[in-house]
Amino acid sequence: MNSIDTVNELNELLSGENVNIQLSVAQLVEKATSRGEAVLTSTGAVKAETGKYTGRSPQDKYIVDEPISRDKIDWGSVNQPISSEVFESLYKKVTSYLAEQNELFLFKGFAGADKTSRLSIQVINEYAWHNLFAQQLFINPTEEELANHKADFTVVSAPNFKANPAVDGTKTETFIIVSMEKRIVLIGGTEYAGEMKKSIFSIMNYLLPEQNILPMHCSANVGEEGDVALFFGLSGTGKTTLSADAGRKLIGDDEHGWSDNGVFNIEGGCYAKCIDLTRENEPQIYDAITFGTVLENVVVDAKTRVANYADNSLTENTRAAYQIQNIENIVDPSVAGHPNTIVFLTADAFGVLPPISKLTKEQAMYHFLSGFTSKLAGTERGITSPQPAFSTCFGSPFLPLHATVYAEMLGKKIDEHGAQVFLVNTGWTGGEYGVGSRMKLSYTRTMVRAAIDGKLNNVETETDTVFGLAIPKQVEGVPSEVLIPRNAWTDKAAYDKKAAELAQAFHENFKKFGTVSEEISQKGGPLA
Ligand SMILES: Nc1ncnc2c1ncn2[C@@H]1O[C@H](COP(=O)(O)OP(=O)(O)O)[C@@H](O)[C@H]1O
Ligand SMILES: C=C(OP(=O)(O)O)C(=O)O
Ligand SMILES: [Mn+2]
Repeated sequence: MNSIDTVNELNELLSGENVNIQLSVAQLVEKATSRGEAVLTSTGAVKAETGKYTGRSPQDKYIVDEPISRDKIDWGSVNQPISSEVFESLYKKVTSYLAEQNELFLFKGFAGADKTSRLSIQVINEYAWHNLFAQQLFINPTEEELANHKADFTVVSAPNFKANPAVDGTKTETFIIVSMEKRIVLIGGTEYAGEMKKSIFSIMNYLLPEQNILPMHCSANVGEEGDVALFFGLSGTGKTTLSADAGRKLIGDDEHGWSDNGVFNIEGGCYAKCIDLTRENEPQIYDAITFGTVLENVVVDAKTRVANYADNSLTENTRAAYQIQNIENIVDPSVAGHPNTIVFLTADAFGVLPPISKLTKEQAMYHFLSGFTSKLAGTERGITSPQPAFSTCFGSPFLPLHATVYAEMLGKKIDEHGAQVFLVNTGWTGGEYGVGSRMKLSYTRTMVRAAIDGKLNNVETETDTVFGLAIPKQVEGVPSEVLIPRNAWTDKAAYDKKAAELAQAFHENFKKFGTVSEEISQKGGPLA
């Protein structure tokens, strides 16, 4: 098959008369509702449903096997190769499909708040609400930037185009394919809007290390004194929730870069989970949901159009997408200095990890590489209850390069800037999932604040006998029996058994890092 000219094809598609370029929020709200894609709700947010897929589809994600990236990619179950032939033939079908639509929507903007390293991106959508999502989540250009905008990467999103695996070379009807050479992301067969932002994140995880910038799956905020905190964690562990803190300015809720100048947000908006959202527990997020916010799979009263955040009948993974300016206390532009505090969030479904512990350098590296957590209900297709998982760097679905590339960069930066690292279990306590309960959000907030404010630097600690973690014996405002996990379980024998099981799982998992220094594997992991 002759290689097709993807640039030409794209130019033709984007210059079509059916393309609406850079509509405003109000115009997109009007389009999304009048086209029947979404409904207006009582706050002025628009609500859309995504049908079959209400979370990401990691098994349907591919990277095109091309000379330009072949030797850099960490191929495997996360980064699945697909041939250029398959990509090009699907690309042709998708662009023809889109060209036939009455209307398309084009957003132009940026990924990366640091102007020296930002990526110019554009997103062409079949759905107006997806384009509204792109506008809320990515960084918007000024008039002048828009006039000079030339995209370096393009997301082509055709949710209603479904692949035919028998002829198209995909596993299912759904596909998220990145071509590093053509600088295109092709999305079809899924309406879950999160695929768009996480594809761009994956690309930044490929591109930024080349510029000596560490991309990170973390949220970030900064205090009055300029003290920066990062919160790493897989989906649902609390990045968005814990970074929204009235006492600190939000830098970003999900994706950041760490350069020699400090940290910066990759995005321009937030994508918050709304399940059981209350103003009492999460006031910043609750109040951020205003005109033009995209509510995804949230159930809304048919008449009053009031959102019922307690309703999980469509999914546990209900979402609100809004621009970061909707949060009251932010830094704008989203750039700040070097982190003082780094928090690794883990949602331990075994209920055996302490709610907060201080990590040595070796433990920090060990836990970053291990990335132990749980996949939480609804975040990925097929996950209906918390599934213990090791997700390297707390974000393996988004890492095209080998995990050690990111880990080494992080290690160097922690050394250089003397950041203190904490492991925080936002998951279960008093028993495993099904027996115990989720850690109280108010306790987690109190512990995290104490860590950030330096209150845990000199406290007395107790070393966990299984994991070797230094647990503060006292944190003001948190009952001490919560701090030591074994004390939170009534059945101590059951605790010991579960803890040993998890320690074993850590060891098994860490074998894949055979090449990593003995320092880390010997001193960083569970004791026995
Ligand atoms: N102890 C806790 N810490 C953090 N979040 C908690 C806790 N208990 C319950 N939650 C809930 O878990 C969810 C965390 O999701 P979110 O902050 O969006 O995660 P992420 O941004 O890492 O994907 C929120 O719905 C939050 O209300
Ligand atoms: C958008 C996502 O990210 P997070 O849940 O980490 O906010 C996702 O995992 O689909
Ligand atoms: Mn989040």
